[in-house]
Amino acid sequence: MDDKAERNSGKKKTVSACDVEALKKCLEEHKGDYIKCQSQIEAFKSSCSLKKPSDSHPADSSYKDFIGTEGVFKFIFYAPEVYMTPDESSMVVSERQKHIFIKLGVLLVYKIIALVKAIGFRSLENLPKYCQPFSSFIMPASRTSVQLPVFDVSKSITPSSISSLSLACKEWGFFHIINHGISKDLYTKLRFLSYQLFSLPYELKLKAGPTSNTKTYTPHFIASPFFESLCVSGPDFRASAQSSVEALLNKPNSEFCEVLREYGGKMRSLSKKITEILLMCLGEDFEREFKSEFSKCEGYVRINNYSPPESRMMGKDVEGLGMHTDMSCLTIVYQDDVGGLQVRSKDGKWLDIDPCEETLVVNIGDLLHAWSNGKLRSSEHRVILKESTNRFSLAFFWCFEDNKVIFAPDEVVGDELRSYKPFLCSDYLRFRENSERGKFEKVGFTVKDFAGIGG
Ligand SMILES: O=C(O)CCC(=O)C(=O)O
Ligand SMILES: [Fe+2]
Repeated sequence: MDDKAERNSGKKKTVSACDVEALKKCLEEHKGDYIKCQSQIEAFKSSCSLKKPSDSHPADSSYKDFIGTEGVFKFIFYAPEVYMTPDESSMVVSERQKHIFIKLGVLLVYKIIALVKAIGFRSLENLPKYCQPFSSFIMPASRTSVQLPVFDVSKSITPSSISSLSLACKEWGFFHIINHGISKDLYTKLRFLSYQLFSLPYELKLKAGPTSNTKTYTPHFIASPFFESLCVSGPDFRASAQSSVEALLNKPNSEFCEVLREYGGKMRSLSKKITEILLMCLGEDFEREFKSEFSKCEGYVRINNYSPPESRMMGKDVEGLGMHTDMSCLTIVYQDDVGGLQVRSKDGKWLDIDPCEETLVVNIGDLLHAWSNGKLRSSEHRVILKESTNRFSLAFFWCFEDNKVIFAPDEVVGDELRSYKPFLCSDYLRFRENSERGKFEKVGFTVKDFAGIGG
């Protein structure tokens, strides 16, 4: 039975009511300072164990009932690349509930704005952008995988590999690469050293958090309750890793910095190579003609740690990172064997991108999508947590420089109509950071909303 049917039959099993109020109150009182709300965070985590409650939830429940059973909000704060959006299957609610829900959302946003004005937060970046019921993190399990082409980057490029890659980039915006030159050993080290940092107490991790000078650590509850990350930026990955480590540990950790230097460097070379191959997909000799447009690209690594709840509803998945598109030219993802990365097809279906040893996932981001006049697709994707096991991933974002004007060359546009107006890269990044998420829309703002021409 799907969510909607379950709801309408009144037999819908909902998540247990979480103790969000105490956490909310504490964060408000302490102006978003997580350190002072440690016990409330723990209480929230343990009460939101996603257990099956025994109560049913009638579709026409009153406002109060609605609050009682579903009134646990997930708070979405600003996060650099990630715009959380609800999965449609988890947003199946009655018209009445939708109405109440929208009202609640608007009310809460007003409350937050009033609160900001009253007590003056240090930075708007720490504020919830919108809220959704906690149940929107839970979704029916999906088990269909997508078959993506596997591209061997060590081999010379053949017309047939270019044509299968072109097809994949048009259809999915995703493909796999093998023989990329990054050893298993390097991933094992990176994982081990990263876990050492993620295992630090909260108050230490927040020394590199959103209100610190470093701002490289994204704590839980920003993108999702189950997600935290650490960013290391190029071109000097060693120096960037060092500043995070020093903020976190108050002492150097040369091994971590060295591993990040090596990984960042390898990802840069790989990104350059993949960019050339993608240019070849767009047209003959385009790699020679347009390579210079990408000469000032730079990248950053985001180390992602997902910690799902221990107990969960049978047959349900948990959203680790909501639907989004990447604000990069291209992204190279390493996901561990837990899996959970999913791509959304053109007709809106979620498909698993199965993990495969020694294989990396490459996806097209919004910047290259616009530069290619939409010929290379930037697809919506997300991460779902199917098991109660920690998931580790690394995403390397390869981006245009901030002051680059993104405008598809006429040769790339060809006979088609132009789909994007020219725009400054930094203006788009700012648009994504600042736009109040469209509360309950299904798809987050993307480059189409920002620079798209026509419908
Ligand atoms: O964790 C993953 O597998 C992918 C993460 C992702 O999509 C992102 O960081 O933009
Ligand atoms: Fe992504």
